[in-house]
Amino acid sequence: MFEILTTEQMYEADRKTIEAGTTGDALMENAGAAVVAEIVSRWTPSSVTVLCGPGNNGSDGFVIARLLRHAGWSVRLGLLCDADKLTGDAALNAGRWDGAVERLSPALLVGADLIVDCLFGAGLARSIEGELAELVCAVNACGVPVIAVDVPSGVDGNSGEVRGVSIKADVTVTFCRPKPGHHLLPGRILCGQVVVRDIGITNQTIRDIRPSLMRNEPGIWLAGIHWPSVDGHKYHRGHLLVVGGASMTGAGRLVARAARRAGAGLLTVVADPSALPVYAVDSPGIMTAPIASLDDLLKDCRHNALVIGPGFGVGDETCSRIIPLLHYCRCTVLDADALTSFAEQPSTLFFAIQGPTVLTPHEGEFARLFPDIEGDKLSRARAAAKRSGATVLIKGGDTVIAAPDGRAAINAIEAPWLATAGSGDVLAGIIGGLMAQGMEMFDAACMGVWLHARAGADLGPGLIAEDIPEHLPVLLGELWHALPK
Ligand SMILES: NC(=O)C1=CN([C@@H]2O[C@H](COP(=O)(O)OP(=O)(O)OC[C@H]3O[C@@H](n4cnc5c(N)ncnc54)[C@H](OP(=O)(O)O)[C@@H]3O)[C@@H](O)[C@H]2O)[C@@H](O)CC1
Ligand SMILES: Nc1ncnc2c1ncn2[C@@H]1O[C@H](COP(=O)(O)OP(=O)(O)O)[C@@H](O)[C@H]1O
Ligand SMILES: [K+]
Repeated sequence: MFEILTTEQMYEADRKTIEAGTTGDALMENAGAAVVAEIVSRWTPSSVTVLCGPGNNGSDGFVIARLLRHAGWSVRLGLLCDADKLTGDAALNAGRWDGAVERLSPALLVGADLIVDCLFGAGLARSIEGELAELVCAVNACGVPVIAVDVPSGVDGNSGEVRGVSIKADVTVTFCRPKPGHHLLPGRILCGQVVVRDIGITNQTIRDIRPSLMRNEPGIWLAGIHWPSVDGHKYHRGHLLVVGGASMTGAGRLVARAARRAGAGLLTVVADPSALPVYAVDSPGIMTAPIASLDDLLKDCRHNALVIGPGFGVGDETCSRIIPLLHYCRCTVLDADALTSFAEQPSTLFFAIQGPTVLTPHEGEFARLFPDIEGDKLSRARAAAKRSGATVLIKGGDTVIAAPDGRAAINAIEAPWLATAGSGDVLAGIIGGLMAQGMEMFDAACMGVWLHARAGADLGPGLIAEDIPEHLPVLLGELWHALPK
């Protein structure tokens, strides 16, 4: 159940389910009942205002109003259009509602203990404007708890972006599977707590739709982890080369520490000879080599993975270092300065990428490397992966990972403590360490993001980048012990 459905795929799931014999009316009744179950589990019967739009999201509202009234709630219902303009299931459910249908206005909010937002769901087609926008602002300002049905009205289910204005919900109940907008910012914040409820759509129906977007959870990459074997040795766990900076050595050291904690069998920091003592004293378990030997090192195929960028320095020299390295087609993570250096010639980089490569830009680095790619984070990551031939991971509170073959995942763990200097270097190291062990690039990027985010969430306030690698044994142990033995 890791799939995330686009709104179009959700319509398809509804359609396939209806074709298979369940009526649309039954699906809607299930949806309304699911919301009511969430309401009664959280709030005791009191006064509720249900705000209904002209489509099926509004139709859910009529079901919810009816069921809450039967459960003893005092219900007021406001409708955006005239009731006689409703069609299909919405008209059916409006006909079953025996209470008053009021005009939508802020007056409906007076005396309400709870507001149910059924204005727009998957069918939001344009910006919310005018009087309706004023109503949305009044809902947000009135201090009454809000439960949103499917998505908070105003949030685009596919992108998480706000169209005009949006309801800010405390709880959002969606159906069958989450949509991208529940995980992507700012939608994720506007949703409050997201609850996904079954409405009678089978898992097989979802499989038939073949969703390519997943919530980043262990289930999507667990089987791809290369655990050490009893008869293995360190070279079976890969030899990662970390190309360190000459003066900003902290970044390379964080990369190295994280990669070793992630399980890389051997690790050599390759840097300017003047900096090698700094790397060497940092940790007795690493090896060092002068940067002039990098080419020779890569000729030895046991050096199977490479991380370059953190602390390395921005400029043409970095570009000319990187391009020849890419010809060896090692598993490669390009981060930070390795990305920014190509701002003037991104196509040179994309042309050279042939082996398994992960690019880990934050939003600033992304804009430098892909200045013409616009839109929501998910679409941008996908377009960038397709163009570069690399797995592209756009960092932030809603990290998105996209592979060139169309697979994508969104991080769902909240860990704002990760916003601290050096934490991105650690992420690059973890991914490099996983790829060194043979993990496929998209899986390694997803697992790296998950380990990083879980470490951030577990460690919480006070976290510094150095703490993250030290927490990896706990998380890896959790994954290892959860495996069927
Ligand atoms: N069997 C099923 O299908 C199930 C469906 N389910 C539920 O249905 C929901 C999807 O329903 P939906 O497709 O009717 O879309 P919905 O979100 O109600 O909006 C469409 C209406 O809004 C209007 N409109 C749009 N934007 C506007 C704006 N900015 N300002 C003003 N008006 C605007 C638009 O107008 P138009 O563009 O046509 O002029 C149209 O009238 C889904 O989210 C879930 O809750 C569940 O019950 C499970 C089973
Ligand atoms: N609000 C946030 N919530 C969760 N993670 C965040 C947030 N802001 C930043 N991060 C994470 O922190 C890391 C910062 O990386 P980066 O910007 O490269 O910093 P640095 O270069 O200092 O290491 C990324 O993994 C990013 O996803
Ligand atoms: K809604």
